Amino acid sequence: MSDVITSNVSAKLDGLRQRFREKAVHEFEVLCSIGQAVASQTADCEQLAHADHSLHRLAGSAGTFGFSSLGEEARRLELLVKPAVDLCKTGADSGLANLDDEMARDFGQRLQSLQDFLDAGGEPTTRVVAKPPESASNEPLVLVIEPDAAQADNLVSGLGLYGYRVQLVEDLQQWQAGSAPTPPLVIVRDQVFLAGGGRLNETFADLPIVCIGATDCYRHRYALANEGADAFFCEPLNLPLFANHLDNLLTDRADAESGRVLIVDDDQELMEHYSLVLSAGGIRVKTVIGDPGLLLPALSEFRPDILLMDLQMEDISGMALARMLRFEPEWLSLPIIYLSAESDRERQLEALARGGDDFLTKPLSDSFLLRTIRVRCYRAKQLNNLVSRDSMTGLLKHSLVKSEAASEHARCERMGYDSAIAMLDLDHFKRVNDSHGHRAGDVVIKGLANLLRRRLRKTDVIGRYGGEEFMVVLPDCPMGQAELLLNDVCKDFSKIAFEGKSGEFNVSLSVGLASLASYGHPEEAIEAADRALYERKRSGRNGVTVAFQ
Ligand SMILES: Nc1nc2c(ncn2[C@@H]2O[C@H](COP(=O)(O)OP(=O)(O)OP(=O)(O)O)[C@@H](O)[C@H]2O)c(=O)[nH]1
Repeated sequence: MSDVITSNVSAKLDGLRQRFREKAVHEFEVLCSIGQAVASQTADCEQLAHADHSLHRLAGSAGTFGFSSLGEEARRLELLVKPAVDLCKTGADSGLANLDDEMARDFGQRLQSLQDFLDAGGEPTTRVVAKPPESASNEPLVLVIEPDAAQADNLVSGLGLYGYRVQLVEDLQQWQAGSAPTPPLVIVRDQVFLAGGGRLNETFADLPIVCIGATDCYRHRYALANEGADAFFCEPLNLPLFANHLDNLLTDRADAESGRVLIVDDDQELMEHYSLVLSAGGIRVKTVIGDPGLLLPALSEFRPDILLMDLQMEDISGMALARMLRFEPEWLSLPIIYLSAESDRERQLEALARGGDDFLTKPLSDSFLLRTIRVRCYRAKQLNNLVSRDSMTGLLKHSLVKSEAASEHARCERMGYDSAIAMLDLDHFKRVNDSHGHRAGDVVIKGLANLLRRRLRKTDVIGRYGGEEFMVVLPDCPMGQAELLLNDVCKDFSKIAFEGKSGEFNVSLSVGLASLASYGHPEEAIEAADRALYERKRSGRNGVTVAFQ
């Protein structure tokens, strides 16, 4: 990964810093006149409240734009004026009664001097770590480091069946000589890994490294783990289990690097800054500014992993918004993180007691923001997966895949395109269990789930409908194209060799396919796909039958 974000994002961040500067200059003119009034003991409650609000915002935002000293001074002045503002709230004519002459003069002069901090220039901004561009393909590129040509051929063809593209090299030097993109996962012969003495870890920092080898004992496994390997598989490889493990490693990594965040703030520049930084780091971001009435529709449409919300936005309280969201059962478990310049632990705790889950105190560095949000999104996804995903396959559960089918049906009507819906069922699966054992049967089910994940697009929906039955929804996909694709899936699946009690075996797959747009109701399309599946089973299994209306 690179430590430099793209020049395009960098230029946009510089533009935001410039906008912050310009706004701050305007703000200082107002603060300067309030400073004069404070120094001469003539400031009223309205002016003090304005100064408090303004200083609070500067304290929270200046650091983000590279003016930490300005932010720190604003924070100190905010703490000085706060008691006076609180006194005003009790109805006192002027909160200045709380400041003695000398303090008032000092406070007034310091307000007038804020511009000096801006003129000092600020510190150079640090830039976040960018995420390498994602491959449009759903077939991950796996780097295999294998000096033995015959073993290498076996791996390439075996992994190819599961939809992995393999880049093969004999040793690390050969890879470094090439100019290929960095793969998301490395498979390496154990002896090559150990001989490299940690060089692989340095070269592929953060990437999962999976070792394969013929020796299996405690000392060997310990040595591999000690050098930083993430997994070890002993030969002969059980390919379905191996592919399943690779898939889990990749899904875990993808979960850790992606996420969806909805940001609610009233500071345009700050929000744009966060949004740019998070997007550059691979997080998908949506923002809501100005009208909090847009929050609920934005949540329903965007379905974020976490909500990042300012604690106080003009006259809108983030705490009240959080409580309001919790009225809806749908948003009860949505993690809400307050983003605030509030450093008082008591007030933070009060906010957490009112519907929030955590606090990020402004200002915060770009890399801290990105790292925290990544970890938070990852945790939120893991919890969400527990609820919505089938634990054996990681695919959507029955009710969720059905509701996705219904949403896609509605989209077909809105957008005027056709989408495919298919029911998939393993053939003679009872026999598989009876002959090879239930555990081998489970490996077959996971094998199909992995193959589907690899072969279908990221936008396709895959669910485990029942025991050995699956449902897939292929958005914006004409019937002919869907039939070709699913026929390929059937062919590849039937070639996979599984291992059971009675030796190697293959399993075939039957598919019933229907067009979502051709039916008035999603349930009718599901029934049609089901009938087509039944027809396929009757007429010989192992392939695809398209439903006729
Ligand atoms: N190993 C394993 N077996 C399962 C699981 N869920 C369902 N099954 C088995 O899948 C088998 C399905 O059998 P049937 O519905 O008779 O169908 P089939 O033998 O696949 O025959 P056809 O569908 O007609 O080709 C049953 O024996 C179930 O016990 C699971 O999670 N793991």
